[in-house]
Formats: sequence, structure tokens, C-alpha cells
Amino acid sequence: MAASERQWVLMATGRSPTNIAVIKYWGKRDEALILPVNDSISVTLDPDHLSATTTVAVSPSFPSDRMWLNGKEISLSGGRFQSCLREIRKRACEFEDEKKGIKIKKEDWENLHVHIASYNNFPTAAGLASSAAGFACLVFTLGKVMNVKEDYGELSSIARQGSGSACRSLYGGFVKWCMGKKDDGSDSLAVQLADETHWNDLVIIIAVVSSKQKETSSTSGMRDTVETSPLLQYRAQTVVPSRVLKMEEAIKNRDFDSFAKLTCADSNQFHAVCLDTSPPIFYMNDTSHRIISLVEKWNHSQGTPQVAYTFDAGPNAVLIAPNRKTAALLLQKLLYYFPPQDKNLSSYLVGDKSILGDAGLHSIEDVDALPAPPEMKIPKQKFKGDVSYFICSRLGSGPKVVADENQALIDSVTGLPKGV
Ligand SMILES: Nc1ncnc2c1ncn2[C@@H]1O[C@H](COP(=O)(O)OP(=O)(O)OP(=O)(O)O)[C@@H](O)[C@H]1O
Ligand SMILES: C[C@@](O)(CCOP(=O)(O)OP(=O)(O)O)CC(=O)O
Repeated sequence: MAASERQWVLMATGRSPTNIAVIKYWGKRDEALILPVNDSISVTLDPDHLSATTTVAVSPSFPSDRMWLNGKEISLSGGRFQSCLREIRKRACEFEDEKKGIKIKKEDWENLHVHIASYNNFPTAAGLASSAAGFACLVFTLGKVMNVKEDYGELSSIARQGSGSACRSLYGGFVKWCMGKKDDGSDSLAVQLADETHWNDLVIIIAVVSSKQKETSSTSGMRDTVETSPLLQYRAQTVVPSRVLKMEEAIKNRDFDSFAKLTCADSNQFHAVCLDTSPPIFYMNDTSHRIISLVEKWNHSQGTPQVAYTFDAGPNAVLIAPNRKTAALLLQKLLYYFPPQDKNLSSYLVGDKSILGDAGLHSIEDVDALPAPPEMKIPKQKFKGDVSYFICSRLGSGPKVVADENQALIDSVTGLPKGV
């Protein structure tokens, strides 16, 4: 290879959203391939608020594969990263850029190494599904740089091998992960039920209860549940199959009543199987329970669901409102009970801050003046400081290429992360 040939660096940058399940995935039937015991359904969140951005660079001058996450080098030796790299490399296609003097034959990809830099615009490993956005983005961006021709369904089954829930982040809007039947996992992939424009009135408010790393990871938690919970069998075989059908129908008809009831019931059953695990797993805390109680009492007082709640493997609440008006009412109730620790309202709600205006909350004085929610029995008690901050978001699109080279996370000359 000529010296000039050795110099080129080929790069691609992608951005992928995170997703939140409304019918939960919990339990694997195959640990290595990451095959689930039931179907699951999720909503994809707006990448402007919660997403991973990943740059993949390839160059004949790189002696090994390397990765940096949020500016720190991490090991790629784990099985999940290796599976994603292997599966994408297998599907890599010929690539040529005459201007830059780059010509890569299909068989060359086996010997070309990658540098990967990724950044999450929200806390990593804090129960906000960073692994879902991260692995979806990794697979999507590797696919771009390696000129992979496979469709998103196939890419989703590769992202699944990085982290199960990641397969659902390959699409925007409403997504179903079909568990599949085959032993090799080739039919365990994501399909889009409807894109983000189908039901774009929905508003999502996340209460970040704790951004510390959690005690029991989803991976080990669900392994323990599969081994010890008798309730999980009933959930996976009897409850979820009919719930998935009802949820698909609710989404198709934009039936918020059914959507909310199914979402809350499924979150509660997921936490019930965690409690049915030996030793029991507690992901929610007192603040999570207070938020459930607030929503349940409000919903009950109105006779129909106003808002849905769902909790993943952590205490953070994800609340889904049917429209901005209801979201603004919800925010008033939440801020009444969970006012900010300091006087800074603007940093207490991130994402779509305009919801504060809709709720008539322009300053901390407006929060102090909020009336107690009438449906609550003990309205006087407040829990200042129990919520770290709120995120206001909406449904969003699937992965996208970031074309602006200024936004690449790797320097195209050095092949190293910018700033390293
Ligand atoms: N941008 C990223 N690119 C590649 N991998 C990532 C990225 N972000 C996170 N990960 C991987 O995901 C791991 C964190 O996953 P973990 O399941 O512990 O937390 P989480 O996904 O934030 O929470 P949860 O799955 O419970 O919602 C990281 O240690 C890393 O291996
Ligand atoms: C509670 C959940 O968020 C569990 C997600 O689990 P992960 O996808 O993080 O687990 P692994 O496949 O072991 O990586 C529910 C869901 O997203 O469906």
C-alpha cells in the first residue's frame, strides 16, 4: 500500500433516539443472542432531548478498534460490542471515493479498524435507556461507514445483540419488537407500528428522580427474574400477548384511554415481577410511588385517564399526556409537590421549556403560588429536592445521518476524538 493511501480517514456520524417501552421487555430466552420471552412496544423520544451521537472513523492507519464514550476511552472487548462489530463487518460492501483516493473492497473490511466516539446528550446508565440509543447509533453509523445495504429491520436485529431495547430505537414513532420464534434470532427484530406524525399531540414528561448509576442492571435483574419468578411465565405467556394486540389497536385508533390503562398496567406488572424475583428487586422508590399516587388519584377523580405513567429499571417516572393542555396541568401538579431545590426554574425543566409558559410558570414565585391539587388527601406536604429535574419531550424520529462535518466527534486528520 502506498504511503498516501495509508493517510485517509473515512468517517460517518449518526444520531439515534432513545425509546421508552409501554409494553415492557423483561426476560431473555437466549442470553447470548438477546432473545426475549415476549414482544414489547415502545415510543421513540425526540432526539433533540434524548439521543446518542456517534462518529465512526475508518483508516488503514488504525492498528486496532477503539471507542470513546462521553470523552473517556472504553473497552470494546465485551461480547455485545464484538457481536455488533462482527455482524456489521460481515455485511460491509465495496466503497469508492475517487476524489479522496479511497477504494475499499468487500474483503478489505475484515482488516480495517475503526475508531468510534459517542456522546449521550443525557445521563448514561441512569435508567434513561442510554444503552438503547447508544447501540442503535453504533449499528446505524457503522452501517453507514461500511456501506451496509441491509434494511432497518435487519439492522435492528444486530442492535438487539448490543442491548435488547436498542432494536426499537432503529425507528421513530411507535415500535414493536417481535420476539421471533427461530433459535438463531433472525426473526427477532423491530417493526414500526406508526411514525411520529401519527399521534403527535402526545407530550412526554420525565421526572428524573435519580441520575446516579443503578444498583441492579437490567441485564442481571432480568436474568434473576427468569430464574426465580413464577409470575414471569404467566406474564410472558398469558398477559403480554393479548396486551400487545390491545396496545396496537389503541395506537392505531389514537385511543388514549386504552393506551394509558395498558401502559400503567404493564409498568406495574413489570415491577411486580421484579418484586416476585428472589431476592426481590426494587427499582422504584418513595418518590416514584408518590408520582404514581398523584396520577392515579387525578385519573380516578376525572373518571378517565388524564395521564399515563411508566417506569423502567430505575425510579425515574415517564409520564405521557394526550396533549399540551393536560401536560401543563400535570406539570402544575408535579411542581406543587416537587418544587425545585434552588430558585432556578429554567434548569429544573429541560427539553421543551415552552411547556412552563403553557402552565403559567414564569418564575419561582409562580411555583410557590400553585394551588394544591384538590384530589389529593394530604395536599400540604411537599417534597422539595426529591426530583432532580424534569425533561419535557415528545415523540421523535429514528436514526439520522449528521451531514455537518463540524459536528463529527472525531478529527478527520488525526482520527482521534476531538479534544484528545
Ligand atoms: N452512546 C453509547 N454508545 C455505545 N454504547 C453505549 C452508549 N451509551 C451507553 N452505552 C452502553 O450502555 C451501557 C449503559 O447501559 P445500562 O443498561 O446500564 O444503562 P441505561 O441504558 O442508561 O439504563 P436502562 O437500560 O436501565 O434504561 C454503558 O455502560 C455502555 O456500555
Ligand atoms: C426495563 C426495560 O427498560 C428493560 C431494558 O433492558 P435492556 O435492553 O437494557 O437489557 P439488555 O437486553 O440486557 O441490554 C424495559 C424495556 O425497555 O422494554
